[in-house]
Amino acid sequence: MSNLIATYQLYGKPGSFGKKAEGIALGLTIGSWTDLPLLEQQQLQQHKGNVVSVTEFEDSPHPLKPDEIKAVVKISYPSANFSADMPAILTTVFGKLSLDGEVKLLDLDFDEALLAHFPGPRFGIDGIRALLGVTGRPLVMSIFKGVIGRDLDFLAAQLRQQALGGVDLVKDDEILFDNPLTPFEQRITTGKNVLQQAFEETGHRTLYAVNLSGRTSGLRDKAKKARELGADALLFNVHAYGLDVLQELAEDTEVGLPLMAHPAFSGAFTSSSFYGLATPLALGKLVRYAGADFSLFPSPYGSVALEKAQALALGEELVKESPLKRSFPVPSAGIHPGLVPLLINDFGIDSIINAGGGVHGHPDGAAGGGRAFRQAVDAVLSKTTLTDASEQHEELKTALEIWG
Ligand SMILES: CSCCC(=O)C(=O)COP(=O)(O)O
Ligand SMILES: [Mg+2]
Repeated sequence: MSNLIATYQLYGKPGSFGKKAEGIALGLTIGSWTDLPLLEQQQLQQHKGNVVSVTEFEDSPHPLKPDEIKAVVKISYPSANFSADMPAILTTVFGKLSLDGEVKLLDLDFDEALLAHFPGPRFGIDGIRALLGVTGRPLVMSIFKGVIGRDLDFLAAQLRQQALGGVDLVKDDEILFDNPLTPFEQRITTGKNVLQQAFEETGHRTLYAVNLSGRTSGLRDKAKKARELGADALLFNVHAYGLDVLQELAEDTEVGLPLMAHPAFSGAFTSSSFYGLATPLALGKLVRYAGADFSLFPSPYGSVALEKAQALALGEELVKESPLKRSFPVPSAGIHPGLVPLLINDFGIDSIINAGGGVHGHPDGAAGGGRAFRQAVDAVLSKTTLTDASEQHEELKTALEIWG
C-alpha cells in the first residue's frame, strides 16, 4: 500500500513522545480509535496513520524549558487518505498539526508510487546546460537591480552590460512586477533583442529569466504568452503562490519554459528552530518535485545567510539521485567574486553563482562585475588562487580589493 512518511521534530518530557506520536498518527488520519467497534477498526485499518519510529535526544534539552528534550518522530500516512497533490499532502501531514505548538516538519519521504504524480524539472541541470551550450563549470547569473521606477531603455542598457560581462543568465529581481514602465511582455521582447545583439557581438549566449507575476488565475496564460514571445525562462515567487501553482506551470506543455524558484516569503515558515518546515524540505525537495529547474536560496556566506549544514542539505536535495531530473542549486544573497571558491567547494560545478550587488557594485559596472565572477570561476577550475589569478585579471583584482 502506497504511503508517505513524515519526519517531525518535537519537544517534550522524556518518555512522553510515544503517546504524542500515536496521537498525531490517529488525529491526522482516522481520529480517535479506542471507542470504535472492532468491525470499524478493521475497516479503517487501511486509513490509519502509523508511528514508524520515535527517537528521543536526552542530550538536546529545550533551550528555554529545562525539563523538556528534543525528539524526532516518523509517521506513515496511507496515500489512500489524500489526493496526490501538494495541497492535500501538506494539509494531511502538517495542517492542523502546524498550529499545535512546537512541531517542525523536517522531511517527507514519498514512495515511488506517490512520487510518480510529480513532474520534477522539465529541463533540469542538463537541459539548462544544453540551452546555453555550457558544460564543465558553474553557471554565473546576475540580477537586475534598481529597475523599479525606471523605463525599458534603462532595463535594456542594464541588461546589455550584464550580458557583455559574460554572465550566463540574468534574472529579474523578485520584487519587479508587471508595471507600466517595464511591462512583462515588453521586458521579454526588449530582452530578447538586447541579448541577441550581445550574442552577435560576443558569441556569448545569455538567458533572461523574467518574473512571472500577477493573479494566479492569469499565470498560465501569461506564461504561454511569454513562450510565444520567445522568453528564455520564468522567475517565480513560488512560496507566495504555493507549490501547486508552480507544478501547474511545470506540467503545462504549452508553457514549457525553465522555471526558477525564488525563496521570497519562505522565511516566514522555515526560519524557526521550533516551527514550520525544514529549509531543505521546503526550498529543496518540494520545489524540485513540483518542477523547478532552478532553486535559489540564501548561501551560507551572504547577507541573509542560511546555516551551512542546512544550505548543504538543501543543495543535496536538489541533485540527489531520483527518478526526477536535478534542479540547479543557486546559493545567493550578498555573493561577490571572493566567495566563488567556497561556493564551488560547497555546491560543486553543477550550481549557479548568483549576484546582484556583487555584479552591479563593481567599479567597472555590471560588465566588469560579470567578468570578475567569470575570472574567479576560471581560477577555481584551474586550481589557481584568486589572488594569483587577480594578477592577470584587473576586474577580479578590483573586486577582491573591494569585497575581499
Ligand atoms: C535570498 S536568495 C535570492 C537573492 C536575490 O533575490 C537577490 O536579489 C540577491 O541580491 P544580491 O545583491 O544580494 O546579490
Ligand atoms: Mg532579489
